[in-house]
Amino acid sequence: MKLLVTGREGQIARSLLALSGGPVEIVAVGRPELDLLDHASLRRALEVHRPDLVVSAAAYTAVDKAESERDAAFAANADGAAALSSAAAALDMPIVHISTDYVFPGDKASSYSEEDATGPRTVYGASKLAGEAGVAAQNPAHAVLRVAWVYSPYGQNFLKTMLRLAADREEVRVVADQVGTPTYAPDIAKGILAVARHIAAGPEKGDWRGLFHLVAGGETNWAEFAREIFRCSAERGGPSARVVDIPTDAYPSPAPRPANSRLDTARFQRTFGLALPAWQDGTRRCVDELLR
Ligand SMILES: NC(=O)C1=CN([C@@H]2O[C@H](COP(=O)(O)OP(=O)(O)OC[C@H]3O[C@@H](n4cnc5c(N)ncnc54)[C@H](O)[C@@H]3O)[C@@H](O)[C@H]2O)C=CC1
Repeated sequence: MKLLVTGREGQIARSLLALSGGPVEIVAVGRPELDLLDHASLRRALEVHRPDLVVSAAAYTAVDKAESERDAAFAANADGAAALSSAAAALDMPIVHISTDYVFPGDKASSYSEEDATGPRTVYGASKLAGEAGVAAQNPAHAVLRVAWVYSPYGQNFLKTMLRLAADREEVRVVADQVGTPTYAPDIAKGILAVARHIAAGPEKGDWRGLFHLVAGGETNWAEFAREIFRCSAERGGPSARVVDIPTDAYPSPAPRPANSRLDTARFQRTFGLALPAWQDGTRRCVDELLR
């Protein structure tokens, strides 16, 4: 089975590409071959590569910048995602689209389920929510996977930032009043493969379409995540720093962060028979990989 993933240099695309081999061939495509802003390029890329499944992971992901670049965020995350889904539908290809916890306001006391009302508080979140609707409207053969707090050995992310900061300072101040689940992109890639296998197995395996939450096991806050990163790093002789808890107010940003990003993954587990490992497990593997 052949998967085409968009956003070639992205954390999820690179993690998925690392799983290519055996019965699963994965191609990652990016700009300029596939540009979410150039709708003709989407259809062309799908025609050239002829995948069995399209994985829509490319996005405008600059959360703060999006507050002042509304049109650019919507052009990629809403119109681009919908156009990719439409191109896939025209060629009879199913699509797995990656979305985000930012579609929620973040004020719920417990984990968000797929049934919970959305209410994005940022332009990025609103653009991704519009993308979910566009993908669903254009292609009945779709699954939308909402992920959160993604990190990996690739690109920019919180874990890499912490290790970089600890290399030249003794103390880092980290927000401690936002809860969520750090999720290792290679584990998300395994989740995407579970969806792909389910689709390949045919309709008797059961319905796979619709909306799903996919994050690692457990929950924490950013400061505790930083402590775990430094614990793993110190054990391997890598950089570590003291973590000082700060409130969200002490670290203002153009786009407000959800206080609660916890996502309930029961539906994904039930449908695809896979629960991602605990967030601490992914943290250890990522630090191992980076310090190797
Ligand atoms: N990083 C995170 O913490 C979270 C990410 N997500 C979602 O997961 C998905 C993947 O995220 P990451 O891999 O972390 O993102 P990333 O920022 O590492 O990668 C995004 C990729 O999309 C590409 N891209 C941007 N504009 C494009 C365009 N017009 N045409 C084609 N490609 C374009 C970029 O070049 C980049 O390679 C995105 O849909 C994002 O919204 C959801 C929740 C949290």
